[in-house]
Amino acid sequence: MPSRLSDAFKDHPVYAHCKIIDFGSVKELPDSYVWAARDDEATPRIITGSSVPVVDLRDPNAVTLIGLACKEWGMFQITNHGVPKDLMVELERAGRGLFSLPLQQKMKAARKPDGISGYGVARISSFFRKRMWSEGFTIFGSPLEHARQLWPHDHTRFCDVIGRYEEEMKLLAGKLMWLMLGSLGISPNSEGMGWAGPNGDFPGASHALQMNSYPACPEPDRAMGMAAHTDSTLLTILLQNNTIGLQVAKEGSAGGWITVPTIPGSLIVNIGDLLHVLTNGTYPSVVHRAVVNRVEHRLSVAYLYGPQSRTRISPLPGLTGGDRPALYGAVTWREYLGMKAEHFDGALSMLRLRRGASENDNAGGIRE
Ligand SMILES: O=C(O)CCC(=O)C(=O)O
Ligand SMILES: [Fe+2]
Repeated sequence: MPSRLSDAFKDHPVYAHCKIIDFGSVKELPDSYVWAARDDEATPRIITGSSVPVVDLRDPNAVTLIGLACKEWGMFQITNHGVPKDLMVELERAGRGLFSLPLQQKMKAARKPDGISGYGVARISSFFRKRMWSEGFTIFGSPLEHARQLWPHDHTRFCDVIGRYEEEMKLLAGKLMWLMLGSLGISPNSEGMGWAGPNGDFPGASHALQMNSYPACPEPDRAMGMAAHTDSTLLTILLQNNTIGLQVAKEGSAGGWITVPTIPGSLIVNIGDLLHVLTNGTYPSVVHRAVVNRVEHRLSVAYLYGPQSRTRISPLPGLTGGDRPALYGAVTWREYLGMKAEHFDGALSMLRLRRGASENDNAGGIRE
């Protein structure tokens, strides 16, 4: 695992004001966790009756369905994806075991302020005045060192599950890349896809695993699990336990937040900013957030997939030209993570070659 990806965070530490509390001991929502209005002005409503598409990967029309979902939603759920059910259950159990440790124990594996791996608040926390009702554990490279600190006598099972899950995810992510790109007529032989390697299996692709825990919350309607953001990835594959919480922003006249339902055994796929750039905006990276509830402890595990650290991502020649010039400049994942860590949701518009109206230019501000 090239360590340079983590260098992107060295200049942008997550500050001490983002310390984690012992959620189990809190009976009333502290002021610092109260979001004045959980909904922001741009997409204030919760919409029902429409939801992110579900695609059965064994469906002969999967490529077409995925293409439509990517264009319209930037997100879809998949079934029959080939990841063993048992492994998903084991991963959830491993996450539950980790987050149920006492806070002092979890803090032994705390992420350093300028680090990438370990236990701590969501990285985006430093862009918001209010705190989020969540805790996370990020795995980049081997989890061994942190796992030893968490479970001095019994860390092998955790590391084994993580290793097996990452193997499955790597295969699935490569397959999804070609299903998504295939729908746009892009194949391993297409110009600009040399970085996918001679076998099209994306050798050296980088990834991280982000485990998120959202404890039951005394006042869920005034709290926020994870604030609205887009992922900095090519794509993200999310496993959620049987508790809803993920919401996706839908634009247009029927705009608002849509809750993504739970389907046992399914996985959620969302477009990240780098795939947005690669497809010249044809597949938009999707704004999403996570809300919390009063009764259930929600867990999610995001597999964050990106290119090799040296690969420069830019709009594919096959998707540009004529009346659709390249809209974005070239960027490596490491460079983009640095831009995102500094400018948050202004990062994508900073990459834009011709500033249009579709991205907001509100770079780097502090939010509610
Ligand atoms: O927990 C969720 O549903 C969302 C997590 C997420 O968006 C992330 O880890 O980037
Ligand atoms: Fe996300």
